[in-house]
Amino acid sequence: MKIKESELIINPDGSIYHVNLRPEQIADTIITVGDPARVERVAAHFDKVETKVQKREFYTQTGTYKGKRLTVISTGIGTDNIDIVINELDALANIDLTTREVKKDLKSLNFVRIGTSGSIQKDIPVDSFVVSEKGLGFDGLLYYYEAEKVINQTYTAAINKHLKIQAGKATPYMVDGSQDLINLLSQEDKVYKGITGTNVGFYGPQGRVLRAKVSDPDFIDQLVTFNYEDKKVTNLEMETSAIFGLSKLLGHRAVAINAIIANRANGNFSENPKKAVDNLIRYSLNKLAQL
Ligand SMILES: O=P(O)(O)O[C@H]1O[C@H](CO)[C@@H](O)[C@H]1O
Ligand SMILES: O=c1cc[nH]c(=O)[nH]1
Repeated sequence: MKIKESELIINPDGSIYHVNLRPEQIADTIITVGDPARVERVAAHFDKVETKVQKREFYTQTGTYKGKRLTVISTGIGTDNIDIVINELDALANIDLTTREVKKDLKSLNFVRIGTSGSIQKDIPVDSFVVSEKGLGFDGLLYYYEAEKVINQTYTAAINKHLKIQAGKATPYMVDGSQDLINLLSQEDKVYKGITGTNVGFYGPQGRVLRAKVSDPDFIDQLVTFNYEDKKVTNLEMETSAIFGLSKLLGHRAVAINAIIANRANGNFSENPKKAVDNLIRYSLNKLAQL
């Protein structure tokens, strides 16, 4: 069935609407970062770069690292941007943009988020790395899709039993990351693993109070004490749950690895977040070269 022009929007140069890329410009393994400046810092390690495209907050470079073809794209902040990036990259891989029809043979991409995050557990210090085994979404994005099957219903029930979510807020959901990618990125002892909370904001939604008071001052404490099958909520950021959810829904694999730049339990912030992120980039690229 032909997808209408209003739904699948193609630019005059044959690229897809927001990310401005053509199908041949993306690799099968795609690194997502929030900050467009981080794209340069990832691609600086590439052996060669074949594509550089920017539109809005979506900056992409495709090249090779140790011979492995990789794409790195910035998503900007938040799960609303993830909806755009994952859907458009999936369309580049799995929809024929000329006939506007879904291809018969579908491709499975690897999505790897290399991000920054705040730890909520005392024993996960700043400058460490956390691999997300599950994304805990406070964003509600996934409820706009037929996503019951990709949601981890057992963990979702457990977290909703544990938290006291007020009426009017989206029901939290959990989605698993891809086990083979989790294993690849967490081979070393220095890497922590856990459940990553994805919040709809940096301040109130993550329990930060500057001047505006929050509606549930107890929220972070509730998250800290969640423990199910020995798994805890380790860290908070703003994209992982949607990346995991949409990837799973569309048949892709996904993982997230974050540099911890803030420790909310101890109240401290990394003295050198740039160095922490650069270490994370180097570590992650070397693991991805093995894929
Ligand atoms: O550093 P990035 O990848 O943007 O990730 C984190 O930083 C931003 C907030 O400062 C949010 O996007 C959050 O997820
Ligand atoms: O605490 C933090 C740090 C980085 N990014 C977030 O979303 N939260």
